[in-house]
Amino acid sequence: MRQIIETEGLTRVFHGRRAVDGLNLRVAAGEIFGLLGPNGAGKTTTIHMLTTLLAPSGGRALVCGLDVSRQAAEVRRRIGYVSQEKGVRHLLTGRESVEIEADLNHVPRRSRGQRVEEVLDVVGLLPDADRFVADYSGGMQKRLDLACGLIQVPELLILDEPTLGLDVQSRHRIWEHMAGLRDQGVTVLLATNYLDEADRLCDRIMIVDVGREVVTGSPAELRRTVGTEVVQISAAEPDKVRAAVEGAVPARRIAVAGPRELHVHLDDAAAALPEVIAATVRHGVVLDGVSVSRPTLDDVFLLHTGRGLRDLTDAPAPSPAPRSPRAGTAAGSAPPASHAGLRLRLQEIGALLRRWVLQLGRERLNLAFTLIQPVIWLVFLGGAIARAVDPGVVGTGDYIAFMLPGVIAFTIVGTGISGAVPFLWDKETGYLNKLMSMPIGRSSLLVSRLIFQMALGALQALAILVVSAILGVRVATAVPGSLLVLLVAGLLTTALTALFLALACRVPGHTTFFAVTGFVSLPILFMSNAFVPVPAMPTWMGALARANPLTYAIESMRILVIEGWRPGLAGHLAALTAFAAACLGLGVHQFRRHTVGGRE
Ligand SMILES: Nc1ncnc2c1ncn2[C@@H]1O[C@H](COP(=O)(O)OP(=O)(O)OP(=O)(O)O)[C@@H](O)[C@H]1O
Repeated sequence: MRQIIETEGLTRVFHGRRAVDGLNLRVAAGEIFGLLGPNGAGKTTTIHMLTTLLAPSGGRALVCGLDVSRQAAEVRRRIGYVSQEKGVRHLLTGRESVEIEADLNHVPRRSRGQRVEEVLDVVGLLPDADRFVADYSGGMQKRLDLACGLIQVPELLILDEPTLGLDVQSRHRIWEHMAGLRDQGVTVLLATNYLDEADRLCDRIMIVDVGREVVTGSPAELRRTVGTEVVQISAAEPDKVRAAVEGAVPARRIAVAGPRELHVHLDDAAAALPEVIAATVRHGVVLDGVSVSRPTLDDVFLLHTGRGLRDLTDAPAPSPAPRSPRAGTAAGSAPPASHAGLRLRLQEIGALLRRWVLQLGRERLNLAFTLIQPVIWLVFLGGAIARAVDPGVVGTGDYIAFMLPGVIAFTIVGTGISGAVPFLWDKETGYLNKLMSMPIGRSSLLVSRLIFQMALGALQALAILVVSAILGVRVATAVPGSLLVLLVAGLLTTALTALFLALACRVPGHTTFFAVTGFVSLPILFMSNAFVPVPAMPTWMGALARANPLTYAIESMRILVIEGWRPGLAGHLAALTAFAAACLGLGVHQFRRHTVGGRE
């Protein structure tokens, strides 16, 4: 039998503590294999290693015959993964979410619509497909995550507690679907702490505890390790029942358990039940009642660990240790060199851009304030300060024209900061992990975000140029110069987004991110020539402004707006380009480190 998962001594250590400790897992093609264990047993950590999200600290793992450490990108192409975490899709509809997921999984465009309908139907969300995810209940969001995970039919489907928090009806529907997948030849690895789920669905189960294997086998085999099953018979004359049953069934033991109760111990009570009843009928015994009791998986866990699985699982979960949001293997996903590879990368970038654009379109208030704020600066502050400003100092009688590049820069610093925020949310909610387990290029994640931000920055600059034109500002370099202003704005946005993304990779959470950005954003602006020209500043401030890359972006826009084409422009543009290249380098480095480099 071909093995789809094979691990040898698989181990993961977190801060000196073994979360997974020498696991030897064998999952054969076409089986539903359950990983059953209490909270903190190491199920998710095992899954993270198998899905290439986490580098093993020891041992090795083969998935579909591929080494998870050395062939991570290829492994990701062969598996489907439904994680425990919910994706952040509040501003999308259910259907849009699944469509985007389909594109990220390279589902061909021609079959996408049908596939999306199918998976929404499986999880029972078809009637709600066009509602916003924000309006879904917790269980519906969970089902949506499941639909996203089922979008492609992979060789191996890995599900981490897929029915957690779902109602009975939804759970049964999902179990049926999983059984159907097995019939199609899909291998399923299912982590669960629901005993009934493991019992009903899995061909084989490994019970794990504190990172180690407790016991492995089919549910029936595991129950047999506990002992026999029991047919409990209630009748007025138990001795007569005993005489009837003796010899009729292969009982291991028959015991009178009370004045009206007889226990028949068998290996397979359900199979023997008809014969037990037939034998009593033949002997003319009247039965009050018959029931079968089987050892549960909880009994199995109890036998092997001395503790009840149910007690541990039902107890409130210990507060989870802060997880390293992402720790990958050394093998990244090098973009395929072929033409087909490029097409896939473009499909991914298109899907991610669609996500950003849909979300922005629905955050209208945010969009409106982003555009209103610079107008306030231009109209009120520009208009008021203009009267108090010496035209000899600012080099023009039109202070609004002078302020225009500063207002663009001001807006873009905010855009650069907010550009890193979706990455932070994805990181904190675990959706980044989900993205990382898909066969998408790491570069697509970064490139799509930077393209989106560049376009957003240029659009904001365009809006500011339009408002200033209404206020009477005439750009000295006319349309070509205005286009160059938009390009400078786009480049600056990309640079700042990359810089703040690098910061987002480094900080432990959004609180630190906002504390740092709140601290640096205003000094960056005021230590530049945004509102006062460098020659008019005190010497120390002028030195700081000259070291501030924002100054070069503002100066190049100011030359284009006020002075016209002049040779100094090239130097400022070169300085801005060098700054952008450095920020991109830093952003790519930190992003790769965060998403590719293994860490504890
Ligand atoms: N990134 C991390 N950093 C530190 N400790 C971690 C990290 N990830 C997991 N752990 C620890 O490893 C142990 C196993 O956790 P894991 O999430 O694998 O358990 P689990 O069996 O999936 O639990 P649950 O059923 O609650 O999901 C726990 O003690 C957990 O606190």
